[in-house]
Amino acid sequence: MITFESVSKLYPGGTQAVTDLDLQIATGSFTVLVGPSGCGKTTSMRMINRMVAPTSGRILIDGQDVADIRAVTLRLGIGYVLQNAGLFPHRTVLDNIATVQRLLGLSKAQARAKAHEAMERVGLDASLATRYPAQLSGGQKQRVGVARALAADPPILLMDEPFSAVDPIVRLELQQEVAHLQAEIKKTIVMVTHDIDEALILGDRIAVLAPGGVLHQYASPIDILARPATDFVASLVAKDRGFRALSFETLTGLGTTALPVPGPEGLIDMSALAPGWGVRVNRDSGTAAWIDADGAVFGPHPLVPADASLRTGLDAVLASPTSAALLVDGTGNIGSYFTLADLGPLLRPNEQARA
Ligand SMILES: Nc1ncnc2c1ncn2[C@@H]1O[C@H](COP(=O)(O)OP(=O)(O)OP(=O)(O)O)[C@@H](O)[C@H]1O
Repeated sequence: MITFESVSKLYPGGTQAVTDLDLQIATGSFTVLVGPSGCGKTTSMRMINRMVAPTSGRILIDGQDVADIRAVTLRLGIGYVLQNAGLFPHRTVLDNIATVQRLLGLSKAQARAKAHEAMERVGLDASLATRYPAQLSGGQKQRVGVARALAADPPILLMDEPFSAVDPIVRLELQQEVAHLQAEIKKTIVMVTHDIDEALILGDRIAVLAPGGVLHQYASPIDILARPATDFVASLVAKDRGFRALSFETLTGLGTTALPVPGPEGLIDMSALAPGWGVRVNRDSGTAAWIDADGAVFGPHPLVPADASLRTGLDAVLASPTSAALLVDGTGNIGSYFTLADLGPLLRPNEQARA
């Protein structure tokens, strides 16, 4: 548990960066500090590993005041991923990743062996081990940064805008990888971002900070979306709020229709849904192709798992030429479909929440 107790930071120039911050970050959780530029996110995070000292208040890790822990000892137990990866340009990828273990006293060979493991964990190809940072893409550099922070297996990981320097597609990939990684390794992660979408995707808990480092809300993504505590939080999440909330709702309670038995060559007659239309399932690729009365093929369209989000379900029917999508249940059985109309009852509670 990381605890902020009435923490404030007044910089010498007179900037009040953080004001009376109280925060309890549970062990193993993914907490995101979010807010506009200059609202004290980085300052708050850096007080955890003593890169910045509070003006007043305390930060405790498992009950121990960080001010009482030697800075070097403290930082060896806290991984830190920087915005631009912060790699040493003159060291190879492998040696960059091995840095912390070397500091911990491991031999070069032991440290490199650990570094190889960390590379594998973050999806970095072993062939990149001997490259230098300048020979990597932005996404690869960030992966090296994450691998380096994880290599020493620290219980806490701090990430400062780790994905901001990469393009949107790589960013999405990295976000998904970090989410998977966290599900596996269950570190206590504290991440800073100014991107509310990123915060909502990754965070178990989100701390929304306003200028002056004032905490406006500390809650789960769905609470932030559904019940913003202040106008400031509401304005931060306002755009597309109802649509975003769909990512957190499931298809539970969805009304479906049984699929007719497939005919010759696996063609399913869907004329009860749309006159003249049929659909064919490709189990290997998990997709379906729609076929109109003239034999024109539309697709492939993804099959929708029964435990998918409402947003996934909505995306699927909106992309379908018949406004219907096929459902796969937990046992892999593809026996039913649903339409935009079926989603209506699930969508309307959201409409009310938004009003
Ligand atoms: N070393 C420093 N000396 C003086 N003022 C500082 C220092 N570091 C940060 N500040 C100021 O403190 C405030 C909070 O900065 P901080 O970097 O914590 O915000 P942030 O929310 O992380 O911003 P950004 O998203 O732009 O990185 C800003 O007004 C900043 O200019």
